[in-house]
Amino acid sequence: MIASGRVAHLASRAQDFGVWQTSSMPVYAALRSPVSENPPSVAGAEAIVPKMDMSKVRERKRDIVNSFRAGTEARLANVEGLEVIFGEAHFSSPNVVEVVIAGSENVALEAGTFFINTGERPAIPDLPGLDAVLQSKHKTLVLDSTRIQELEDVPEKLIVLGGGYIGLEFGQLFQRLGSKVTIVQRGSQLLPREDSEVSAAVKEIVESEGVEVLLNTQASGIRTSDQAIFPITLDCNVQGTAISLEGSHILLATGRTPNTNTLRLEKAGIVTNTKGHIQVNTTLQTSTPHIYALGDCYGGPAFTHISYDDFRIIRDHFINNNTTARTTENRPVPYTVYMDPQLGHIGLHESEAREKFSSKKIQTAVMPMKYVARALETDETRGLMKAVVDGESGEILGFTCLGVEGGEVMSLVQVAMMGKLTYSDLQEAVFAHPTFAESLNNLWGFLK
Ligand SMILES: Cc1cc2nc3c(=O)[nH]c(=O)nc-3n(C[C@H](O)[C@H](O)[C@H](O)COP(=O)(O)OP(=O)(O)OC[C@H]3O[C@@H](n4cnc5c(N)ncnc54)[C@H](O)[C@@H]3O)c2cc1C
Ligand SMILES: NC(=O)c1ccc[n+]([C@@H]2O[C@H](COP(=O)([O-])OP(=O)(O)OC[C@H]3O[C@@H](n4cnc5c(N)ncnc54)[C@H](O)[C@@H]3O)[C@@H](O)[C@H]2O)c1
Repeated sequence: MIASGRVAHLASRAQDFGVWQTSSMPVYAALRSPVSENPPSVAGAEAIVPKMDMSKVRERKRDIVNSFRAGTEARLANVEGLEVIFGEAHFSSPNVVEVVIAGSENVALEAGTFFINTGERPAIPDLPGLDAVLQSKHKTLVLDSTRIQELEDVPEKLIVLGGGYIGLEFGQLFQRLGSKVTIVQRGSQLLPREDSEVSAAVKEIVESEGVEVLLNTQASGIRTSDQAIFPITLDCNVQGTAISLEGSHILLATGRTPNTNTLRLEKAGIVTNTKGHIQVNTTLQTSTPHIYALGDCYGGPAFTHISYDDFRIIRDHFINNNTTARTTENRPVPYTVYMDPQLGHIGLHESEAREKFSSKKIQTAVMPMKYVARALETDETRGLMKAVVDGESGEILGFTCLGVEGGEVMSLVQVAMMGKLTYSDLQEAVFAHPTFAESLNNLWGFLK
């Protein structure tokens, strides 16, 4: 949180400072780490299954996280007039924030403008028995996205509750590290926002590596036992049939909840929705005009680059004195799921395009990665590319790449969309051979 007037940047704990712990960077670093068990096989090379040393994986993750954090802290230390205070902040009135600092006296900060940027934390699902497990001697076997990154050993049998970004990224990673992973997803597909053929391809990829995926599966309770082979039992309901899954550990990956519950927002007259997300307008102003909210805490797309773009909105408003140019409306929301291979997406999904432009001729092109020369050469042909276009104007409305460096290929199409290139422009472009980009010549041959 930032209170300006006396410009102070508040973070609840030094180790939380910056976003690096809650980012897929550690996941991807580990997925592509030399210790991952399933590197793409290359003809002529013998598969080697390396011995896992979890402490080295964790050390590498910590090194990367620490180096990014230190860089950010050093940059802030050099900003004139900026003070960084590590403490837990809450409002005591619309113009005063009080900071509780461990081992020191509280500080009251009075300011004319405030920016709330407190993020989210893992949501605890409403699961019968969970409270008792969390109070039992087995509580350390219940993991979230932060705790799983600090494990000493690879879990033998990991149940992952939730088939979204976090469930998929950590599910695949730990399967590769040697766990036997089961993903329990209550919806009918993994990554519910994706088009169905993309989700199906994602499922096929993780299943091909040995991950068990249970769709349409509602967790109904959790319990522990000292008698069973594994201490955790998750009771589930699969379309009317009761099943029980045993695990050595369980990862809760059922979404995130905003860090707004301890901010005493009512003291500042700030309105939230039922989930606790702060209500803001398109320039991020809350119901109290001198207080703004940025990043995950207001419930927009929960990505680091969106949080950063929120900063640009504030910058333009306050520093560049341009209050109209940049808003949250109609900004692109690209993202990359750091499974391996990656899933990159920009723009509209097919269903969104058909709903938004119901009078337009919407066309789609779906091309398996096995048609991509570079994918064949690198021996990783799993996945697909999918584009959604306006069939009359040729405008590219959305694009997904599930394939090697899918995030980079997606970004290339994003730049084309920013420059208002049509799909025909990409079809006719001269790309270097043999790059992944070159496949953007051929994709459009699949348009229907
Ligand atoms: C495992 C995981 C992987 C992810 N991977 C990616 C990815 O690859 N790409 C991507 O774009 N996004 C990713 N995300 C999402 C991304 O981390 C968030 O969208 C982003 O961090 C949000 O930034 P933020 O500034 O809103 O909040 P945060 O980065 O969460 O920062 C909030 C800060 O506020 C502090 N704070 C909270 N309450 C208080 C208080 N009362 N007083 C003082 N300080 C307080 C916290 O300590 C923290 O430092 C991932 C998230 C997770 C959990
Ligand atoms: N690579 C990235 O950019 C990245 C990586 C990780 C997280 N994130 C961000 O963090 C957010 C949170 O990630 P997440 O994976 O926790 O949440 P999510 O909302 O993406 O996925 C949660 C999944 O859990 C399922 N679910 C919810 N309750 C359930 C239950 N009781 N039983 C079974 N399934 C249940 C939902 O259907 C959903 O598919 C993401 O939406 C994303 O914005 C981004």
